Amino acid sequence: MASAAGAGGANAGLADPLLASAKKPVGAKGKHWVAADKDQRRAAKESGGEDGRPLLFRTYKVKGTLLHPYRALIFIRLIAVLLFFVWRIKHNKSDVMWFWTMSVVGDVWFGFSWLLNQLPKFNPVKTIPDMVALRRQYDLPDGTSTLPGIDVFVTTADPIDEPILYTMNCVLSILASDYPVDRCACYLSDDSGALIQYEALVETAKFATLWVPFCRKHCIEPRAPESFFELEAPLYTGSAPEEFKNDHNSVYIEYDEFKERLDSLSSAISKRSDAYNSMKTEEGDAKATWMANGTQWPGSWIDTTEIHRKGHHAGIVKVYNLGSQASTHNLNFASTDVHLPMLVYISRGKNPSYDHNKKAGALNAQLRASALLSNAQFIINFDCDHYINNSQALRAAMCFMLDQRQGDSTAFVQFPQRFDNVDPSDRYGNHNRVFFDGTMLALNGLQGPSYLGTGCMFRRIALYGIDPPEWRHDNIVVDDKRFGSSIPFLESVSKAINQERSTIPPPISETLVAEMERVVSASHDKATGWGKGVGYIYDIATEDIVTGFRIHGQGWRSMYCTMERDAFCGIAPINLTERLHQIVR
Ligand SMILES: O=c1ccn([C@@H]2O[C@H](COP(=O)(O)OP(=O)(O)O[C@H]3O[C@H](CO)[C@@H](O)[C@H](O)[C@H]3O)[C@@H](O)[C@H]2O)c(=O)[nH]1
Ligand SMILES: [Mn+2]
Repeated sequence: MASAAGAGGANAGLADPLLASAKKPVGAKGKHWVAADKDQRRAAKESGGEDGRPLLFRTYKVKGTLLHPYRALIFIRLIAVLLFFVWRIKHNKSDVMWFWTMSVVGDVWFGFSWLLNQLPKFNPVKTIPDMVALRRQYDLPDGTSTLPGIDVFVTTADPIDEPILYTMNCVLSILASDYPVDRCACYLSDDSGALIQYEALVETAKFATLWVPFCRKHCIEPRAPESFFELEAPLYTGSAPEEFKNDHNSVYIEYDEFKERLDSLSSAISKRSDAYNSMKTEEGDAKATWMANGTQWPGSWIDTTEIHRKGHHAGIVKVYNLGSQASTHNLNFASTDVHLPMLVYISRGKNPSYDHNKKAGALNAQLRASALLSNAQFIINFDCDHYINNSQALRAAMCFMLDQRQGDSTAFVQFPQRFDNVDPSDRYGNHNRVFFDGTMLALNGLQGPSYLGTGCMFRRIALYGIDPPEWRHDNIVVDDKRFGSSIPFLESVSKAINQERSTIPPPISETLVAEMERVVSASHDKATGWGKGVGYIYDIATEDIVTGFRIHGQGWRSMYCTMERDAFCGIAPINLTERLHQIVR
């Protein structure tokens, strides 16, 4: 998963992962950027902060010596394009008129899309989070924090195509993230409904009781073990260097055992199920898949039946309140926080008579289920083949959401997608540099970047289709026609709008879990606003872009967050077929 580049990045980034408070412009390419918010900062300082909240990010724009010639170039090309059109229109004496018309239509289309492409490039803006200011404002001296809650969503659709090990690495990197544990919850959506995913998550929760305190104690990066252990010489920035080597070795051994346990899950489940089936079922009964506690798994079975297969099974929700797990490991965590965030397994109900709307459907199910439990004000979602590469990333996104300038009207904060398995020549263009480091920065100078599917933090109410504060009506109707028929869910929406949420989730009762399973059932969002005005948009191959457009259309803005040590990292398609498939879609 990781590469040597990760180690280099760590050297540069660990002590001050963002270089956020550095006086100099950021990064190697920094010499082309100049601070653009000097006046705002001066004004904020003089007035003691407009509303008591500090400025939490810095803004840079491209240096005039570079930007002005570029703008002039755009202008010259515009004139050339216009002259070309004049020439075209004048030379219309072709014998084949339909051919001439076709090429004019084509030219107009290309000219128009070129113009659309140029307009945002007039003013690229880089926004860099100021982590020091965030800590000063929200972390209290007694070690607690007043940061708002975040619900982290991971989606997976198949344990074979999307290897479980990577999905679990993603989960581990979330659990080990540097964010107050009582304000963070991780939801894994499993569209395969397979018991193996659930049991892998249970194993992961157990391994996390060692992995997470280890990460905290030694301040390591990245906090996805597969990538971390690939580093040849991790740079040390913790406060117990003498214990690091030993701890590292023990955790490495435990990680190997954890991987072996994941590998053996499949045969363990088969064996167990065979044993139960021979004991508890009559001749001719369907062969069920059994959980470790001796009950039948409600999801898809190894020997599938009509109502226990990938596309047809009941909704499943399992809540793991990890809290402070007594660590049974022999590492010294005396002065390390061993608390862990809440972990939830969700497999939404499936039924062949309803469309499941792929990833968008899975995310909307997570949105509803999480509303009943943690109802965090903010959501961030990851594809299962991505992981958190910089443990400060969740905090970084918060710098934009809580900033006094446009924080309240910021609906989402998008991070660039980075990949760590791309060959040096990037033959399939996975890095997409022009897009991630050009176009998106350029849009950042307007209403903000588009939503790109993974690594994007949302404001929950923006996803619900609520207008930004300046356009919002006082009496928003929260009805079942729009949001579905769950009363607790409707109540949670009103709470979210009024920003009343307790940091303590309700007690996990059977009624609560049953209601969560109801809101993720196959039919729950049918004939409602879900997928249209509410949640992630349905009926489109690129639900991400369209969801972003809908939110922008309501007047919300978005922000683009780049970090010196990349926030998130993913695994790119590295063969032509997969890559073409992705682009064509
Ligand atoms: O029925 C489904 C189908 C997909 N997924 C998940 O959706 C994610 C993305 O799906 P994938 O098939 O891997 O698409 P990619 O082409 O790799 O994804 C890119 O394109 C998507 C559509 O534009 C975006 O949503 C992604 O974030 C972006 O990385 C993965 O985590 C899947 O597990 C589900 O949960 N349920
Ligand atoms: Mn993918």
